[in-house]
Amino acid sequence: MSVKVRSVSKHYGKQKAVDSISFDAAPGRILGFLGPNGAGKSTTMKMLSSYLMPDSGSASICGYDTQGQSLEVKRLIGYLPENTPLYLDMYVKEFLSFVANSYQLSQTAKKINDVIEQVGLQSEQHKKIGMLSKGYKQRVGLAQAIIHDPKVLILDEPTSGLDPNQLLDIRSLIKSLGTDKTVILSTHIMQEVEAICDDVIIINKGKIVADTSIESLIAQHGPLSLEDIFRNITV
Ligand SMILES: Nc1ncnc2c1ncn2[C@@H]1O[C@H](COP(=O)(O)OP(=O)(O)OP(=O)(O)O)[C@@H](O)[C@H]1O
Repeated sequence: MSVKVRSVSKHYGKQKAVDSISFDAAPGRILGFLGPNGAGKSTTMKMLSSYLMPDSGSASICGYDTQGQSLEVKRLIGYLPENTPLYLDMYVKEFLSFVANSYQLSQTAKKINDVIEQVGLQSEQHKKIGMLSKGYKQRVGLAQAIIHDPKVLILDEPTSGLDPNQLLDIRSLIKSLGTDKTVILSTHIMQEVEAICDDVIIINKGKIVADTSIESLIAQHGPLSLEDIFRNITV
């Protein structure tokens, strides 16, 4: 298992955001992280990425502890936050070069060109990030998440804001990345879960209420659609 989470909890003041959750994620599988608004998905993803420390419990990425070994963790993961903090005044290539240098990558020019092609940014590559549409900004966010070829990808609503064509492109990119990496993605789109995820975790009010493969979730709930299963589990 490349991602191990054990009894992790997080409060913001009196607000309990994540309540003693435990789960694993394995390489070569795409894990869909679902839950209603405010369920604790982004908070969990921030903790997995070492951007936020749990109040209690532990999480590790490829054996490295997210609290004690955050530098190693940040090298091993690619993280696309919900609202990607991009430098709007930078040009696309300038920003990707900045990210590549922060990882001390070699052959940066080739890696930047490769990642621009992978996420479909060729037509926008000479623009300033601030001038890009929402969908293309999202692609820049994805590019910075994968440029260092991380073993684990944590994607917080990676397809939000994409038009239907872009959505299909990015889903197939995520699917192909998921063949050898561990991918954890959050989404509110059930079609997306059925299209690309192998496993699913449903979180509600900070607690895990389902942790299984897509096939067994559907098999357990008979003829219900994923939307109906989600509604039944999270009311
Ligand atoms: N920085 C913060 N300060 C205070 N409370 C916060 C903060 N961030 C999140 N919360 C609260 O923690 C809970 C979980 O939030 P979180 O963003 O993790 O949910 P989510 O499942 O990602 O929701 P969404 O689907 O709307 O993105 C919510 O009640 C939210 O209001």
